[in-house]
Amino acid sequence: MASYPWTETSSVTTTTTVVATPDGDSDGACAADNNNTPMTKFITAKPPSYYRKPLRTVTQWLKGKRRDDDAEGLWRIHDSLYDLTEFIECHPGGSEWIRFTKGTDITEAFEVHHIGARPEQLLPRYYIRAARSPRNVRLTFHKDGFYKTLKRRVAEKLTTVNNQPAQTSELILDSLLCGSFVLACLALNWNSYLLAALAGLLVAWTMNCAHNFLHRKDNWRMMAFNLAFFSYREWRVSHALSHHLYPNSKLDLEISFFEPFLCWFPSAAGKNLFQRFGSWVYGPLIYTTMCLAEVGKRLLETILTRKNTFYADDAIPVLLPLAMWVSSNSDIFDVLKIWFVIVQVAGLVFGAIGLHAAHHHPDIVHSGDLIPADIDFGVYQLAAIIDRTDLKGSQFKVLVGFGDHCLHHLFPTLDHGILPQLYQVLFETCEEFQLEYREQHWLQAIVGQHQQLARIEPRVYVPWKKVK
Ligand code: HEM
Repeated sequence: MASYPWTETSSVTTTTTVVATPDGDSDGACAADNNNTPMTKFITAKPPSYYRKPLRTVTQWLKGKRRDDDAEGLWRIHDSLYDLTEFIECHPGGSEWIRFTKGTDITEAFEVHHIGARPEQLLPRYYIRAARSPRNVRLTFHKDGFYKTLKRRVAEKLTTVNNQPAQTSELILDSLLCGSFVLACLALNWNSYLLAALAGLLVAWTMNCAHNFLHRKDNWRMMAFNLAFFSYREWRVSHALSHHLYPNSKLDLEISFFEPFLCWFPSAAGKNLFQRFGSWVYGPLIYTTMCLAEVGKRLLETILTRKNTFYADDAIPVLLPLAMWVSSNSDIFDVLKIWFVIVQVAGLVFGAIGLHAAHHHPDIVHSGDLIPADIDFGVYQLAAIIDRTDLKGSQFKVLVGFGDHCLHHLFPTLDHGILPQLYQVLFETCEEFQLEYREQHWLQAIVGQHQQLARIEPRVYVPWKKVK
């Protein structure tokens, strides 16, 4: 069995450890468990700077990360600093990934977005010097740790996998995209709110499916994500770099965007009774406003900062009403009315699917819960995710429902169609490291998400399997 710092630990006295936690300390480090494993409440040494801002945007997040990571205006990977300025335009994954992250620690981003050896071989060309301070993020990538071991095995497995399902993913996205336009036009021509709602459903599925493509090198299909006012460019930061790399932590914009309306962190100070239980009722209203809130927030940011956050591809949402208008004799008011319904339903479906996909349940780690201080990146992902059993086995369901979530977090650049072929490697590696891979049904996910909204008691997460 591979050596792993915690595999020999069989249990942790949960309540005692939590009570012993010094609340309000800057880094959340606290008493060790009864086996002297140092535990922590947070995956970062410093509380994220951006968190103090009322308007939490991707610009603020990157600004805060620049300040907290202390990468001296360069790019940090592990304990080294690199100057990637000349590499920005040559990066095979697209220039924006590198441009956006200047001045930050890109260790997690670098590790998860590359499975082969080539990127690591290129690094020495851009090396400047060793970093002066320790990393702010505590997640580790030990050579023989869980994530690096799994990644080596996945790289090997990828040489023999069947790539045909990746083409099926493209076909599914293309069909959903066409279907959205056809249904939207029919809804207008027949003045049918039912068809408009169905078009909204297809728009949400199209966006979910387009998410499969935004994690990769630049490609046109990722732009389908912009169909209802979302932005693939913003999501590459808020989702790919923030949520994916630091799920359920204070660095996860997909949590902080929703505060103070929906609060998943287990903290009595962070939410009152109304937020804990009222959110069960008003939560769906929040999802419904998601699309328009997204564009509203960016407009507000542009006005307040006087810095434009819009690009040409932000005009993509207009294509849908334009097609509806061109295909009918309706006046513009009727077009806008049906379009509004489509966008609202798309927001509702997108939110309902996304927020129940895999991350919110009392058994899932959220910032404030106790985790081992020296936690491997992959182990942390297992802690922050419970996969959905009901989405397994259907490529369509996986694509529209954010299925196979754990493997997707571990290897986001791989097509969702390929992921099922990697389960054997994942299970074997989990077994070897005595780690628990968890699954639940949709009903447990829905109930669990609401329980998590109400939860205020921190818990202790033990990543290894219980030893009987
Ligand atoms: C913020 C950090 C980075 C991110 C988010 C990132 C993201 C990506 C993405 C999304 C791809 C395309 C993967 C695909 O479609 O399969 C890619 C490919 C690639 N990246 Fe990066 N990248 C980062 C930094 C770097 C750095 C620092 C290097 C090397 C100096 C590098 C070298 C490469 C190479 C060589 C490829 C081609 C595919 C491969 O050989 O693995 N990247 N990257």
